[in-house]
Amino acid sequence: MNTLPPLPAGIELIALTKQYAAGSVAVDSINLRIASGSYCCLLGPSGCGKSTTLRMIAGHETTSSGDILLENRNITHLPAAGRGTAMMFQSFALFPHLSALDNVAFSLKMKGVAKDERHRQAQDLLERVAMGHLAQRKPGELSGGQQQRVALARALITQPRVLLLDEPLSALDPFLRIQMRAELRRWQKELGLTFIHVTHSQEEAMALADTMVVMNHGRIEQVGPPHEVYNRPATEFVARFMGGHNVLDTTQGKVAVRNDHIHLAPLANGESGWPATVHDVEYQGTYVLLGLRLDNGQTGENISVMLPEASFAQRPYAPGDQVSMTWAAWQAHSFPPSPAA
Ligand SMILES: Nc1ncnc2c1ncn2[C@@H]1O[C@H](COP(=O)(O)OP(=O)(O)OP(=O)(O)O)[C@@H](O)[C@H]1O
Repeated sequence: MNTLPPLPAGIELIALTKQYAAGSVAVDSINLRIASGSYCCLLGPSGCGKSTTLRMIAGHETTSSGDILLENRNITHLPAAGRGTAMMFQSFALFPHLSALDNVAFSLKMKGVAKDERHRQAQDLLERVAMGHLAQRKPGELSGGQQQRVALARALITQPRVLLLDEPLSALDPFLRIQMRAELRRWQKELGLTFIHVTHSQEEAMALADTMVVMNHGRIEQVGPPHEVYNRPATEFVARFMGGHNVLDTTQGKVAVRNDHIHLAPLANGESGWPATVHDVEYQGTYVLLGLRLDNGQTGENISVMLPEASFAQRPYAPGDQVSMTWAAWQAHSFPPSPAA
């Protein structure tokens, strides 16, 4: 009987629901435990409820029902400033007329902390994100990546336990986005804080998350580490949304097969695979992406197949070619029955 109580979750959502006065249910009774000190990405298509969920955790949006616990403390009805969370926004929301230092020190000023002390703390944090030497610059004199670091320092000055990030990289150009995403990940590990990051990018979520939460229509479709969500999508929606999969209607029901797990051969008499016709060939660098249509009249679904550049070079295909598709049985994933069914 000497079992230890489970470690408190960084954030726990219990039957959390949001119904906006005007509309349908934006967040529909979701349950979620996010481990303390982990990087969690909330992912899903536009309108799935991820920002509403984040805003409820932040205290920027009221809940309709359910509870939010932060390290076992019920914060559901606390004001935003008293929760132990801090938010970093898409546009960074820095004050343009204030220096980086004053932007970072701003919330301490609001709390009445003396100028010397708040500047000391703000300078410390700016040093920590390698921005100490630019403390006197205004946001307009900083690059997108530098502004992101100032925004991070500003969020950290309230000493949050949980940092909430709402599409923090979407304002950056693609090159900087990849660089800053690596920085976010490094900071999260260094600080040991719980990060909850909302994104609509599967790639971003896979690169960053310890835990991915895929949402659809206000509900959670799947929670798990990226490799599990990608390799064992729990629902047809997840398989399609994550991309890189084909959903095929087999005699055993619907299965998901990764597009790099499908093998092609020229169609020959007696072939045992699925016959299909190539309609599209796209060169992508390290691989070639083929678009196929099934010849058995099934669904009219487009199938994508990814071939390594070298195998394509050995056996090229062109639009109009008839091929036979095969895959190993163990690489076809059926979907567990949905709990609602
Ligand atoms: N203030 C509001 N009043 C009424 N309905 C709202 C409000 N904010 C969001 N919604 C609705 O709630 C649902 C979820 O919106 P939410 O912003 O949480 O989605 P999201 O997944 O973050 O989308 P996006 O990626 O486009 O930001 C949508 O149907 C949206 O139209």
